[in-house]
Amino acid sequence: MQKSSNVVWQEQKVNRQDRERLNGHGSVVLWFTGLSGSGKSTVAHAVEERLHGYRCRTIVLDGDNVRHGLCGDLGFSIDDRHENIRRIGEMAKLFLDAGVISLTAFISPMCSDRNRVRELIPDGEFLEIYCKCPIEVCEERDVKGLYRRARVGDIKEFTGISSPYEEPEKPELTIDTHELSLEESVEQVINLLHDRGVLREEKVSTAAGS
Ligand SMILES: Nc1ncnc2c1ncn2[C@@H]1O[C@H](COP(=O)(O)OS(=O)(=O)O)[C@@H](OP(=O)(O)O)[C@H]1O
Ligand SMILES: Nc1ncnc2c1ncn2[C@@H]1O[C@H](COP(=O)(O)OP(=O)(O)O)[C@@H](O)[C@H]1O
Repeated sequence: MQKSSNVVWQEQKVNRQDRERLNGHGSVVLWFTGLSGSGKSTVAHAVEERLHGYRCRTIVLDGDNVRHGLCGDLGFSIDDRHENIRRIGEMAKLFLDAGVISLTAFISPMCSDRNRVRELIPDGEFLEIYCKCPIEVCEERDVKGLYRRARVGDIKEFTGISSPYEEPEKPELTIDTHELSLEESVEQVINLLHDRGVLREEKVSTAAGS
């Protein structure tokens, strides 16, 4: 994997702690996973909006968008998905160092790929959030019409139909998007951030009062 030689790690003058102090909040990776149509993007963007209201520095990395640029050379074979998630993991790590709360919305169907990202990130700072939703419901939602196209064979290797999805074994949070409203789903994520000490009480009360 490491092809470049003669490279030496450059130490930083400003480190992650300095950046977090400036931001007034800790950084963390919120890793949303789930079937297409399970609600990853909807919840991630709604959480980002809430966090923005709390004056937090955030970024949403979304599968569809990243595949227009950084990962535009990748398809949907298991190998390409593996490389996709590896790149996103490295990117999430950079944002963590930048003191930013990153929210990633990728199907990331394989446990091994998600666990590899978890291992890249310091303990407790990779929070896996499973958007749980029966495939029948995702298919009924068919937000982009892709399930219909996959059923007629127009799209190959479609997650849940002709390509596997492995449920997380021990996610930090499971959001049942079939049972919960969007607001309830967002609340669960915000509570998780409080529980993990990423959001401090005074930050929230300031934001609520402003
Ligand atoms: N074959 C196939 N399988 C699954 N999804 C497909 C496929 N082809 C295109 N799309 C669209 O690409 C989005 C998933 O990209 P990801 O980068 O999240 O996939 S992965 O994590 O590498 O598995 C996914 O976005 P979401 O619906 O938001 O999940 C789809 O819109
Ligand atoms: N609790 C919920 N959380 C998220 N999305 C929900 C919820 N309930 C219904 N939905 C709907 O489900 C769809 C999810 O689509 P999307 O966010 O694009 O999924 P994904 O990013 O996983 O492909 C949206 O149309 C959204 O309005």
